[in-house]
Amino acid sequence: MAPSAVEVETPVVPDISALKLQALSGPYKELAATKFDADAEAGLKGHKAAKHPAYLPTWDRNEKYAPLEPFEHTEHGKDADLSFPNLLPQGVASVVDLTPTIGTEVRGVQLSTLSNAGKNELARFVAQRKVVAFRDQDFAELSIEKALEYGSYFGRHHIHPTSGAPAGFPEIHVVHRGAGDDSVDRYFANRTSSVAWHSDVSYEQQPPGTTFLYILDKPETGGDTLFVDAVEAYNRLSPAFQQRLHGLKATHSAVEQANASLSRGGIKRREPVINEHPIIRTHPATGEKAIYVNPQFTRDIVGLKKEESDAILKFLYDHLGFGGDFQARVKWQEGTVVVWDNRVTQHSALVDWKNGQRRHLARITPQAERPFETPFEG
Ligand SMILES: O=C(O)CCC(=O)C(=O)O
Ligand SMILES: [Fe+2]
Repeated sequence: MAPSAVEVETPVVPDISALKLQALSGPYKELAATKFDADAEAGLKGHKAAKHPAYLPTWDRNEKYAPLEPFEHTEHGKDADLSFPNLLPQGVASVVDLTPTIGTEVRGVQLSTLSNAGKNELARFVAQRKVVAFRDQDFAELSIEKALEYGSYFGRHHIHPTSGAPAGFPEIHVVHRGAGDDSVDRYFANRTSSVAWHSDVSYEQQPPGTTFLYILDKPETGGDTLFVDAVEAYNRLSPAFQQRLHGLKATHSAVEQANASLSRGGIKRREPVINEHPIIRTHPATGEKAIYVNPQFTRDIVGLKKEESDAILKFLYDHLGFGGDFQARVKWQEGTVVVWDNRVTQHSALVDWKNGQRRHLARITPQAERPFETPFEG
């Protein structure tokens, strides 16, 4: 199916004020200079300095990586104590569910101090609750090296093919927009909405699992992140339709994201890949089944004719996107770390804050197993 918005996984335009122009050359440099100089100018003049300058995004055109190799993923969520004594100690942790099936807010525990037993519980708790917002964390104050060391427990770090990264740390995916410029208004010049549901980099052979996103600087209000529970979305389908989806695979493509990046003067760190994944995947720790197609990266259902594939994918995207009764909305606060399980959720940023305010986040994206399915159970 033609993607609903092909350009990027996260609606982020390279911010040339932070981009290292000297790293660019030839027509690329000219494009960057002509296309983005006005933004750079505004960014420099119009806004307070970044709170976390070490995390400002850079795009190094010379950085190139070989195709990703398969690796053996260890699912730590399988080893967790299901009463979560290390992650959520009684009388210490405050745990509030945002909705019945998806989303929990936790206070009173510091993620950075968790033992390995606590990290196993974190992987499992997040798989069960789909997305968890941990408040008052010190994550953004750790060195980038420490944050990456922490994240590496959960899987091999993914290096994004196109997104901005802090200089020297391609494993960090940076979300940064709106520092004193008009990029929020500009975003809506040719769009009616910023909602762009996706599961991160689902085109990889081993897409991410337990994923961390932490706030560095936030607008006064707005810029919340939406999440949808792809397990509950599966459970809501009739047994007959569930059964029809089992056994089907869909293609997921990185090609459009890479092309869109190049066309706006961005980078391509790796050659884009296309992979096939089951439409219904099983979570390795919980055994839950989830719908695993998304409008950003899924292209077609293998073995079906185009109209058939388009109709089923459109139904599934609408089902996920309009399912307000299995979605959660996370409001960022200073110190919030949001952890989600990318295998059983989709999410969307919202670009709805007041023009000119900075929104700055960092993502740590450990890859997980190759998606697999288990038989329909009725
Ligand atoms: O900016 C956000 O709220 C989410 C961005 C996003 O899609 C991501 O970091 O994976
Ligand atoms: Fe994302």
